[in-house]
Formats: sequence, C-alpha cells, structure tokens
Amino acid sequence: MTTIPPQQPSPMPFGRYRPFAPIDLPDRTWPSKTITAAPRWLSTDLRDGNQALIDPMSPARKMAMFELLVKMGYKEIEVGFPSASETDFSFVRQLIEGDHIPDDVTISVLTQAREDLIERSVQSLVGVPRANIHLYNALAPLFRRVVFRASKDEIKDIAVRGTQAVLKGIESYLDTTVIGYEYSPEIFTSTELPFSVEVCEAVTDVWQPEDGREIILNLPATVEVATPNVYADQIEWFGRQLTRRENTVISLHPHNDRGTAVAATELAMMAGADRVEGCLFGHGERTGNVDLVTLAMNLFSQGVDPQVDLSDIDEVRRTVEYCTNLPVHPRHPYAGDLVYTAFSGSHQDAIKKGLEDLERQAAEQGVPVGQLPWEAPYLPIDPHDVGRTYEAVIRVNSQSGKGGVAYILKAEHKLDLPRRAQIEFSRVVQERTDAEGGEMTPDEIWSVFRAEYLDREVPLKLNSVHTSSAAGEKDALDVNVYVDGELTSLHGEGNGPLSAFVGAINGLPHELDVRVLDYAEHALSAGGDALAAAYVECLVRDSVYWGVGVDANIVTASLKAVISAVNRAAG
Ligand SMILES: CC(=O)SCCNC(=O)CCNC(=O)[C@H](O)C(C)(C)COP(=O)(O)OP(=O)(O)OC[C@H]1O[C@@H](n2cnc3c(N)ncnc32)[C@H](O)[C@@H]1OP(=O)(O)O
Ligand SMILES: CC(C)C(=O)C(=O)O
Ligand SMILES: [Mg+2]
Repeated sequence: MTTIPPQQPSPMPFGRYRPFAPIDLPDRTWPSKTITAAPRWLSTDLRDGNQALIDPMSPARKMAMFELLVKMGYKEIEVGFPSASETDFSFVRQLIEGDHIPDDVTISVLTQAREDLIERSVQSLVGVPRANIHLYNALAPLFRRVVFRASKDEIKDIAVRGTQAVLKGIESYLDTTVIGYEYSPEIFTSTELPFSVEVCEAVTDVWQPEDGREIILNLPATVEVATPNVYADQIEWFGRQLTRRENTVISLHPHNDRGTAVAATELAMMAGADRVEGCLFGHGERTGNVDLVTLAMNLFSQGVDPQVDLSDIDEVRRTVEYCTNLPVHPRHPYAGDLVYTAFSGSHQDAIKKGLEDLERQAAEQGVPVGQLPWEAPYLPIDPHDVGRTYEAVIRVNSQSGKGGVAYILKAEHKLDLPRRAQIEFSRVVQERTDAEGGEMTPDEIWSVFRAEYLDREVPLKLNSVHTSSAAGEKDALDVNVYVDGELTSLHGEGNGPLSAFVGAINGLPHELDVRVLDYAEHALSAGGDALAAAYVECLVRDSVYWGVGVDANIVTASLKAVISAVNRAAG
C-alpha cells in the first residue's frame, strides 16, 4: 500500500490574518435562483479602470474607449472623476459639447462627498442630455478610525450632506429632470451591515426616490475579503431591509482581490442585485474590477442574451489594449490568444471529432453549423460566435497527437488522411517536435508533409501514364518512369491500374517487393479542374509505409501514392 507523505505547515505568517465572519442568513434564498437575464451594466473603464493605469488614458484614448463602449451596447458609462483633474473635466465637456453621447446612453461622474468637488463635478455636466452623479464615502470601521477619525454619526453625516450638496448643485446648474443619483457606501463588504443600511436609508431620505426617479445604491466590494457566497448573503440581507426597494436599484461593484469577482457577482445577482459595475477584461484598481467581458460571455454561453456585442472579441481586445497600454493575458477567458487552442493530443482528437460531428449534422439537416445548438468537446462556445476561426483551435507541439496534425492537414489543405496514415505522419511530426522543442506551425507541418510524402523523387518519379482495359480483360498500363533519374518505359497488367503498376515496378531490378495493403481516395475540390488525393498503404519488403499522391487524374494520383511509399521505403 502506498502512503502519501503529509503536507508540511507553511513558513508563511498566516496567523496574522483573520477569517472574515460570514453573516448569519440561514433562510438565504439565492442558492436556488438562476440567472435568466442580463443585469443593467455600467462600465467604469473610464473611471476606476483609468485611475488604476500606469499611464492614465490620453484624451484620444479615452474617446476610443468611450466609442468602443457605446458600439458594444453599454448604456451606462462612468466617464471620469471630473473634479480630480483638468483632463477628466475637459473630457466630460468634450463628450457633451461635441455631442458624442447617444440619446440612449447615460454617463455618470464620480465625486467624493466634499462640497467643492461636488460643485466642480456638477459644473462638468452643464448641457448634458442625461447623466448620473455618483457620490461615495467610506463606512468601514478601519476607515472611520484611521482615515476619517470620525464616529458613525459623523460618517453618516458626510453622506447626507454630500447628497444635499448634490441636490443643491443640480438645482443651481442643471436640468433637474435628466440627472439621476448613485450613492456608494465604500468598503461595503467590510462594513457592519446595519450601519450600511442606516446610511443608505438616510441618503435615500434626502434624494426622495419615486416612480421615474430612482436611486442607485451601489454596494462595492471595494476590497474583496471573503468567499463569493458571503457577498451574496450581504446583498440579499441588504435588499430585505430597504424601505423603498421598488424605487431603488441595487448595484454591485466587485473588485477581484481574491480572484473570485466574477463568481461573487454572479451569486450576488442571484441574491437580487439589478445592476453590475465593472471593466472590460477586469481592469481597475489592484487586481481589477469585475471583468465585464467574462460576465457577459458567461451569460451568452448559458443561452442568455448578454445585451452587449462581443461578436468581434479581438477588436474589443485590441482597442482596450490600445487604450490601457496593458496586454490581455493569453489565457484570459473567452478573449485570450490561447483559449480556443488545444495542444494536447486527446483534446485535439476530441475536438476534431466534435467539429466533424457538427458538420455532419449540419449537412444532414441542410443548415449551416452556425444554426445548430453548440456542442463540441473542450470548447464551451463556438469560437466563430466571437469572431474567431477554427484555424487557431488546434496547434501542434510535442504534446500533440494524430488528431491535431490530421486536423491541420484537413483544415488547411483538405487532405483527409486515413487513420493509420494519421498515426504514421504524427510520429514523423513528433520526432521533429521532440528534437526541436516548441510549436510547429501549420506551414511547418505542411512542409514536413510535402518533404515526407509528396516531393521525394528517388528512386522513382512518374513521367506519363497510359491505361487501357477491354471488357472482361485485365487492365493494361504503360508508364514512363524515371528510375534513378533515367527515363524508363514500363508495362504492367493486373486487376486495375494500381495492381498493374505494382506488377510493373516489382519487375525492376531493385527488388522492391511491393504489396498494396489498403487504399483510400477523395476529391480535394469540386469542378472540372478538381484535384484528387490518393492514399496507399504498402508493404515494401517487410515494412509498412503509407504513400500519398495528388493529381487531377485519380489513377495518376494513386500511382504517385505508390511511388511515394516506395521512395519513403528507400529512405
Ligand atoms: C474606491 C475608489 O476607487 S474611490 C475613487 C478613488 N479615485 C480617486 O481618488 C481618483 C481621483 N482623486 C483625486 O485626484 C484626488 O483624490 C482629489 C483631487 C479628488 C482630491 O484630492 P485632495 O484634495 O488632495 O485630497 P485626497 O484625495 O488626498 O483626500 C483626502 C481627504 O479627503 C477625505 N476623503 C476621502 N474620500 C472622501 C470622500 N469620499 N468623501 C469625503 N471626504 C473624503 C479624506 O478623509 C482626506 O481628508 P483629510 O485631508 O481631512 O485627512
Ligand atoms: C467609488 C467606489 C464605488 C469604488 O470604486 C469602490 O468602492 O471600489
Ligand atoms: Mg472601485
């Protein structure tokens, strides 16, 4: 019996950290809920995303990001922190004065709860068609003690007076009917829940929401401190306490410190949230905000309309990389360079079979593959649905098997190798990848294939072929073949041109001793000038070799295939 040795205690100082105490919510309902619709999205790429960049976006990059978000279908976009800098202020002015905000898009601006900053923020919005003002202050015990050095009542007062200042600013400078309000109890996840509710209720008392005049209460996991189920409990508990739930939008603003922001958001949506704030590809402070792309694609992959357009995910990625000057990781869900790629043999084999199965079903039903329900091994979505192609799906390195190599030959060159030929050629490829390491590109695979099967001319090279057969008689074949570079005329007879040819070359002084074991052929293309491919498995003396021939004439292709096997046997 084998015993696994026990693990050792880590030398790291884990004793300095305390577990986050979950809230007591035994009657939670969210675990049995399902997400059936997209939430209201808000992109904060231009604010939380921008404030966390090494190089904050230039005006041109901000405009590119804004246009991308609009094009993708985001209807709520936080465009900056206009009281922070002249750049942020001018960008908001540029959007408004340049008439860049579509009628159905609501921009928002963030401000601290400080009167001067609120006034400046309000001024940035003069002339806006529609906007939200977003005010925040931190409520958590650590912030009360260390940052604000203030009591609970004083902290509540900051939020209340801030909201009053927003109302005053709106009345002084703006068309009151087009301005909405969002309040964030910052560090919500580490704040005593009753205190968060108390402050939010006080803020709501000031704003006085009613039908047609909502209040957005945005509950940030400013720092993600617990498992996703705890955030869901917090959201469900909070929602139950509100006195004006019907006119309140519960919004999520998860960060990704523990790497579980997507999961936390999804569970919190199940717990009753209406709206989600995040950034494309998870940009934002520290480990980032929740990734809007993954959230939307997760909905899509469950058959739920994500209400944003990611059908050209590479274009979205390119624009975000340009704007943020940061790369998207090659393994980023749905968007990374490698996420629709299989290197390993068993995955390649299964994917190839899955894609062929879909093609077969589509042909049987007379519909394109794009109209069939998606089901393919290892591929949660059809790469085509996000503008990717299958070409990148299977890539070959030393971990690859016959399925991947065969897939590339079929996808790129329409060569559908018989199974045993696939095995033989994949060994040839594996010898190369083992010896040289790294990946073999489709072009390299093709040149190895050509060199191995199609381009060998010694000892035999076909020059011309003439066949004849009369009813009931054997096939007669006259061929001109270069034998070791010398043009030689051969004659053979047999049950078909292939056996006639084999008989003819077995008569050569080389003592080839060729026997055909298996044969397959298929067209490579349709039409009058179509090419055909022939595959012949030959026993040459006492070893088995496959040969491949390609020609417009199928008989010539099959003779070339025999020659290919014979030349390979000659080494
Ligand atoms: C979780 C988040 O992402 S919140 C958004 C964070 N984003 C940003 O801060 C980006 C833009 N911010 C800035 O450029 C600057 O902070 C400015 C221009 C807005 C303000 O700058 P400054 O006036 O220099 O103040 P600073 O940011 O250092 O603020 C610290 C002061 O504001 C107080 N403060 C911080 N947040 C808030 C708030 N939300 N409401 C009220 N007061 C606040 C602090 O307690 C501190 O007060 P003290 O000086 O009395 O100790
Ligand atoms: C301003 C708030 C919403 C914020 O960004 C956070 O708490 O993370
Ligand atoms: Mg944030």
